[in-house]
Amino acid sequence: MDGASARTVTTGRARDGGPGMSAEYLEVQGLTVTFDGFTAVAGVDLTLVQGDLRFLIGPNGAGKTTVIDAITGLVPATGLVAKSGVRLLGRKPHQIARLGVGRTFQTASVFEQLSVLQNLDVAAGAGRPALSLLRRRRGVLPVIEEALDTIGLAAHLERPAGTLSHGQKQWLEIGMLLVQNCDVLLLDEPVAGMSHDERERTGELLRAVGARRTVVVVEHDMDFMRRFATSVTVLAQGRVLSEGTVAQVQADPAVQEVYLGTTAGAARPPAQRGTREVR
Ligand SMILES: Nc1ncnc2c1ncn2[C@@H]1O[C@H](COP(=O)(O)OP(=O)(O)OP(=O)(O)O)[C@@H](O)[C@H]1O
Repeated sequence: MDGASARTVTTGRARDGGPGMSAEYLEVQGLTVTFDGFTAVAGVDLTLVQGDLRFLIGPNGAGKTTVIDAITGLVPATGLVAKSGVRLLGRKPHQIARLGVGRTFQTASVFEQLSVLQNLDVAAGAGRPALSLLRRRRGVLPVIEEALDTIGLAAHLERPAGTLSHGQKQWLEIGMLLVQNCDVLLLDEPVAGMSHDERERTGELLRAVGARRTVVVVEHDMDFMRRFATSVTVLAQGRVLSEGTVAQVQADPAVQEVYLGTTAGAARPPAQRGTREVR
């Protein structure tokens, strides 16, 4: 698939294995999540193709994290989620991970006492029997070497993960998804709390990782979104409010209204947590 078509936001229904459709894609149709009668995600549709660096934005409580939780099997959901035609809903989180759909959390969840290399080794062995994990591998697996280069931590492989900077921990987590052969990566606020330099490096990393995979980034940082998104989905109150390129969603009055409360003639509401401008 060329870069231009990879950047296209496909909102129609993909047919499994249909002509022109990438082998690696995630199709979400009518995704709905209810907590004790409260509908947090209400019929969300998403089509994600290989090479897409899709940002999922929206005010606090819009349902962004819950969409990721539902796709990765952490919360029960209805609707359809399929990766390359394989249905995911109803499967356990580890089964979904083995199908190549991985995620990170807002707080990095690396093993702090283990070295960078050990963290990657454990992740690479996620499908191996427990006993074989106890045996020390001879040498560094090629897949780990490649991941170390990609995430820029090759010089730190013996360092305990707990001593890494916040940004480096996030990169290690992304590396752990790479060595698990995830080709759909769902990242929850990966640059929160990072320095400007770390954000830039993370954006470049996501570009490199996303070139041959599908990456979804839940993010509040609008500068970061503008700089690196190839496409954007805006959620509000559990629904897709807008979708398109950065320019398209920025120009969408519905998006402006959600972020700014700018209905014609209406006073701007008091600042709310997470209602940041999309400009
Ligand atoms: N386990 C849960 N039980 C009950 N309600 C929940 C649960 N998880 C999320 N919610 C509610 O679902 C809604 C969507 O939450 P979610 O965390 O997905 O939003 P979000 O868009 O990711 O917000 P933020 O940007 O603040 O992280 C919120 O109203 C939240 O309070």
